This record gives sequence, C-alpha cells and structure tokens, in this order.
Amino acid sequence: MGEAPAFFVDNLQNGFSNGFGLKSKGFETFTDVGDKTFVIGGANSDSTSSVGIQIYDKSTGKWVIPTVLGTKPKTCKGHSAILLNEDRIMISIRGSTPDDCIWFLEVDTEYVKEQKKDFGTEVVAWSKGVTGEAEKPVVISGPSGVGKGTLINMLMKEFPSMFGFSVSHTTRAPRGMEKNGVHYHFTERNVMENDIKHGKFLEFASVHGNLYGTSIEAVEAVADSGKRCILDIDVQGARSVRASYLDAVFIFICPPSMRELEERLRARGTETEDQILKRLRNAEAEIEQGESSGIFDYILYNHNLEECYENLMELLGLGGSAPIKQKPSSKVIDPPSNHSVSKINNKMVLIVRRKKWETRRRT
Ligand SMILES: Nc1ncnc2c1ncn2[C@@H]1O[C@H](COP(=O)(O)OP(=O)(O)OP(=O)(O)O)[C@@H](O)[C@H]1O
Ligand SMILES: Nc1nc2c(ncn2[C@@H]2O[C@H](COP(=O)(O)O)[C@@H](O)[C@H]2O)c(=O)[nH]1
Repeated sequence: MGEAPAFFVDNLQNGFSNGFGLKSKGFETFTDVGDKTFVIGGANSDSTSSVGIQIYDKSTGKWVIPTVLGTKPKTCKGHSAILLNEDRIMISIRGSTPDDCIWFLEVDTEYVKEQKKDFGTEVVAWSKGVTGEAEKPVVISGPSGVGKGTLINMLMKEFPSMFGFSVSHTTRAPRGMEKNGVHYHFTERNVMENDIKHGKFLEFASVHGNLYGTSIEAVEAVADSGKRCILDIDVQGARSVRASYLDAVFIFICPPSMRELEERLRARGTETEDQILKRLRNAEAEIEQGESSGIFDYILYNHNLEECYENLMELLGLGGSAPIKQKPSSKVIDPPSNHSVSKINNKMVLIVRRKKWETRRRT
C-alpha cells in the first residue's frame, strides 16, 4: 500500500512523549526522508508566529535547525504532512482560510540541494500550494442510488449560470419524468454503437446491462455555453475520461453503508427488483474502485445530503456562509475543515468525512 500520512496531529493536542527528546506542544508532524526526520511545528519553532522546522539526523543522532527559505505558513493548531516523491512534504493545515491551507516544504529537491551548497547548512524551502482546478470540468461518480443526480440537481439549481450538465447517451428506457435531450439522449443500441465506432464518444461503458456514453458533442456544448461541465458517469467512464485529453476534477460519492444505499434505491422506486439487486452487486466493486483506484481526487461521503452538498460546494470553490454566485476568480484547493489528505497510487486524495467521523489512516 501507499505511504501513510506522517501524522494526524490533532489527535495529539494534549502533548505526548515523542521519543525524540523534544518538548512537545502536540502540534508536530514527523516525516522520515532517508536518514533524516523532519519535525514540523512544535516547541523549538524559530518564531512563535510561524511553523518551525527541526531535523533529526539519525546517522549522527544530532538535531539540526535548518536555514528556512520562502514564505512560511502561519502557526496552526493542526496539520497533516505527507511525503511526496521523497523530496517534498505536503502540509495540509486545518481550519485555515481556503487559499492558505495547502503548503509544500521542499526538503531534498534540486533547488534545496543547490541552496545547501551555497549556505553550507541544511536548507528547507516553503511554497504555497495552488492548483488550477477551479474551472475544470467536474466528473462525479459513485454507485447507483448514492445521490449523484440529487447533488448535481442542487448545484445546477443554485448556480444555473455557472454549471452545465453533460447530457449522456443511454440505451436504457426513460423513467417517468425523464425527458429526451435533458436527462439523457435515449437511443437505440445499434445507433449508439455505430456512433462509438465513428469516434463520437469521449467515453462509453456497459453499466448495469445498458450502454451509456458521453459524446464529445455533449461536453463541447457545455464548454461553448461558457459554463463548467458536470459529468455524471460510472467508475469505468471516469477511468476512461482520466485517460483522455479532458483535464477534469474527479469526485467519488460514497454511501454511508450498503444498507442505506439499498434503502435509497428502493425508496426511489425507479428500478425493478432484479435491477435493484444488479445495481447493488455492482455497487460493491464500484465503491472498492472509487476508494482505492487512484482515479478520484476527492471522496465525499453522502450521509447527510445538506452536509455533503456543502462539502461539494466547498470543493468546487463555492464554500462559505454566503455562497458565491459567480465564477471564483482565484484557483485554489478549497478543502472543508473536516478533511484529511491521503496518498493513493502516488496521487493525493482529499477525503471529506461527516463532521464527527474520525480521520482514517491508511496503512
Ligand atoms: N443523503 C441522502 N439521504 C437520504 N436520501 C438521499 C440522500 N441523497 C440522495 N438521497 C435519495 O436517494 C435516492 C437516489 O438518489 P439519486 O437518484 O440522486 O442517486 P444517483 O446516484 O444519481 O443514482 P443513479 O446512478 O442510479 O442515477 C433519491 O431518492 C434521493 O432523493
Ligand atoms: N460511463 C458512463 N456512465 C454513465 C453515463 N451516464 C450515466 N452513467 C452512469 O450510469 C449509472 C446508471 O445511471 P441511471 O441513470 O440509469 O440510474 C450511474 O452510475 C451513472 O453515473 C455516461 O455517459 N457514461
């Protein structure tokens, strides 16, 4: 499995015996890089208003205070730290402002190696994390009945000028209220297969016994309207889009339990018993892949609809007590306060949980 986050320090706020002979405030993380342990935060900070760094050299048994380059994050009461590429540590700061929560500490990059030669000391360098995700298309996946459509409808209703739905093609029959061209392009299998053969689809998959697919035209229609495209597709489709030219944000919606998923599917009353059972069987594999395949950037748990919607809005840069109604101008990662960051198959995954759930640690 991938490496575990170095530490989730908010479990340790009453202080602890850290085994390094360090006087602990309980806000440190310890990250091993080769022979060195980087201690971020803590009692020996070089200043009370910023996050301090100390290095424990295991080969000499000595502590070193490095030269710190770059602008540092302000002091924080909780953060997690994850080593990336053996040369930088990603710091996720809890409870900070959206544009101030992700930082990188370079510890062994080419730049740092150069600076070490110049300074003749240990060197680390801070930089602030900023991503270009704010305008990317949004791929939403998750097992049938988890609430994808419900969440997307809420988003489209609240932000009609910001988001546009990619209308998929499907060979399944329309449900009672579904309109052709609005919910789906309902189509014959031979027509769709022919269009697939002629390269008209960005992705397609056989889902619960029917053919579903996103046409290139569907995505382009949204882009032409100047809106941010939302795709509601299954995990196979998400995998294909991940491998395609479309640079999107991938969000997986997870149910609180299989029992709850079954109740939602049954309560919706749109499927026959056979179809419900088929969808539930498929759900287990989808959840497994959603959580561990590395396709998804974010995993949201839809236990409480309002909470999940709030978290979705925050991920999309629409958070805050007064929702922003126009496109956000800054492109930043915007995780909610109840998040943890994990590394799956070398990709960073932000896991957003119910407010009172414990933070999961991967082993
Ligand atoms: N958090 C929630 N708590 C309880 N019920 C919910 C919640 N979220 C959604 N639902 C209900 O669950 C049912 C399934 O939701 P929805 O149709 O949005 O699922 P879906 O993921 O889009 O499914 P499909 O992939 O089959 O289209 C709906 O009746 C919806 O009202
Ligand atoms: N790969 C794709 N999957 C799609 C697409 N459109 C919808 N879906 C997924 O199918 C299931 C079932 O949907 P339903 O409307 O029959 O309940 C669900 O998981 C959708 O996300 C698509 O274009 N490609």
